[in-house]
Amino acid sequence: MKKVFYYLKPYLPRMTLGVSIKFAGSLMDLLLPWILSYMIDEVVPKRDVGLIALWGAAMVLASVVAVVTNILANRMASWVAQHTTESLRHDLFSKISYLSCSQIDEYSIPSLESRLTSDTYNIHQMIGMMQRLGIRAPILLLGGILITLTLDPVLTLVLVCTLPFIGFAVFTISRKGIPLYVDLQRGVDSMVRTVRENISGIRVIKALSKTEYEKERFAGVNAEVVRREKKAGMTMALSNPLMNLFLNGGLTAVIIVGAFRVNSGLTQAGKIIAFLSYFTIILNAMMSITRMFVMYSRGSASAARIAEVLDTPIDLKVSPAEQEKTSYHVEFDHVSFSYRKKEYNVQDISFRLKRGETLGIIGATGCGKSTLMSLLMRLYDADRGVIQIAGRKLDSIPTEELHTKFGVVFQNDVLFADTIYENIDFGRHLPREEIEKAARCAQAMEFISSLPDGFSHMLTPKGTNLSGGQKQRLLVARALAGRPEILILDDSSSALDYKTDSLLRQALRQEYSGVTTIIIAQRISSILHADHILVLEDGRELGYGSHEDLLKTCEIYREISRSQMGERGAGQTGPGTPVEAECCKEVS
Ligand SMILES: Nc1ncnc2c1ncn2[C@@H]1O[C@H](COP(=O)(O)OP(=O)(O)OP(=O)(O)O)[C@@H](O)[C@H]1O
Repeated sequence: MKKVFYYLKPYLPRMTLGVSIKFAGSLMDLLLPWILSYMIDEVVPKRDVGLIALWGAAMVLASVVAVVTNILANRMASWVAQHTTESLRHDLFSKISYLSCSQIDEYSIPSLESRLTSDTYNIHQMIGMMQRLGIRAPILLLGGILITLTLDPVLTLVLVCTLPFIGFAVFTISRKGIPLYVDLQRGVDSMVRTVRENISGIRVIKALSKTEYEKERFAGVNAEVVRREKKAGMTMALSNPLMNLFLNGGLTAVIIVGAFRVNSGLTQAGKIIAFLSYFTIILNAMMSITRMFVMYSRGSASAARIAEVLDTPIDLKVSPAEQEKTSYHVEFDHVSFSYRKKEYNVQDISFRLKRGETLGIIGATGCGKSTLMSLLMRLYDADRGVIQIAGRKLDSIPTEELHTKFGVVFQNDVLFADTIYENIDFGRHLPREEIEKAARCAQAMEFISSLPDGFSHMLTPKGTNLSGGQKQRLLVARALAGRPEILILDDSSSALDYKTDSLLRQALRQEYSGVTTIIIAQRISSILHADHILVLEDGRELGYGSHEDLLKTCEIYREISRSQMGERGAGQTGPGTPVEAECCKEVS
């Protein structure tokens, strides 16, 4: 909660003003039954029309003031709640964007999402409610009891006797109900996750005729949410009827005892009527206080979840170090890394690339190719070994500087619902010539020019109105447009035909010759001409060298080569199949 108070601080003056207005409004609400009782018992018997009109006007005035101040205070409360939550959400979002990948893995993306959405929403509700009821409810409760005491202490005793029953009922129900609501929230999270998976995977679900299976899966989580909702609802549904029972019981007791007291001349009818109003006010105040407790416990649980993220220390620290003199641009020196700090996912990897050289990485699925690139971009810190860029250890390069060095196309990278131009520019305000050059080199120009609105063509979210190959070309263009020092293409030519793939590599060599390039590929033809090729298996280096070297020294590489390019591919540099022969001609 400390964190929430910190974010409330700038709005304290407005909050204080709002709460003071609320205070005045609540006093007016308390005053009304008292004026009514005074009128009935003291003013009406005098039969003075002028006096009756005067007190009537006072009642109208008090009602108007109560309504206006309440509206005003509620609006101020919601303004404060909105702005506090806005800055909290803003800071939480920027903190999440600075978390390292291992910290994100630890929290999990759905959990971070719900902290950013439902948890901040709970804080919003809590701050709003605390301002609306935090002062009003106690004033109505205590003020109501005090006024009734001055009106008739015996009747107040009847009223006060019912309060512990009400308090006990509300407390017990809430104590049972709150955990059920927390449980319900978890169920909703899981339902949202299923819906998200479903919507984003709608094409594959349709293509594989999995619609019925997914419908059943959704029905399962949906039914679970309904079950939890029912359980929570059934428990909380006891609350209002029980309240009414106690309220009506209390009112009956007040009327019976009051009738006896009026008959014996110990009290007056107006006071009984006022009592009935105060009784309802006090009871409502009790219920509001309970609701506040429920909201407070939800809000404080959410505040703790948000504070946990906000207080997470930055784990990828920058420690300045001397730059080593070296002729290499990218160096991996005996690098090992494990995601879960158990078994290594990559082990003892070493290679060196000069500026402008190309490294191809090949290996089976899950052998650690992308992991090596994550380490190079310092998305994770290596557990052992050293990675250097131009003689500087990665942890000595400030993150903002480090990330400007890379142009990268990840697997399943995304395009946004914006124009083609903006998708390539990516908010970097690059010169138009750079964007066009990158699009040309990425072999995207042909299809862009065939569109009626060219670069201004709007993409749908995730670029679903483009083909797989067109998307990959735009992603490569985006990676190139920033003129990176190091270009990483992680399986980014899988949707390109052989010819386009070879034209892309040719253009890269001609137009971006100084860029050190790392190509992760499943196709030998994509890395055939790389200066170095790293063959990986289970996170370990199986071979390293040029295509020709590896054909001689690495059995696995020879096998992959033979299976993809035929006998000729395994025995010589030239391609095996006619298509590959064609593409190799172009790139040679
Ligand atoms: N965030 C992560 N948390 C835990 N384990 C991970 C994570 N990312 C990858 N792994 C594991 O690390 C290993 C290497 O994964 P990596 O993505 O580097 O493989 P890859 O060679 O790029 O595979 P592919 O060719 O399928 O893309 C795999 O066993 C994978 O399950």
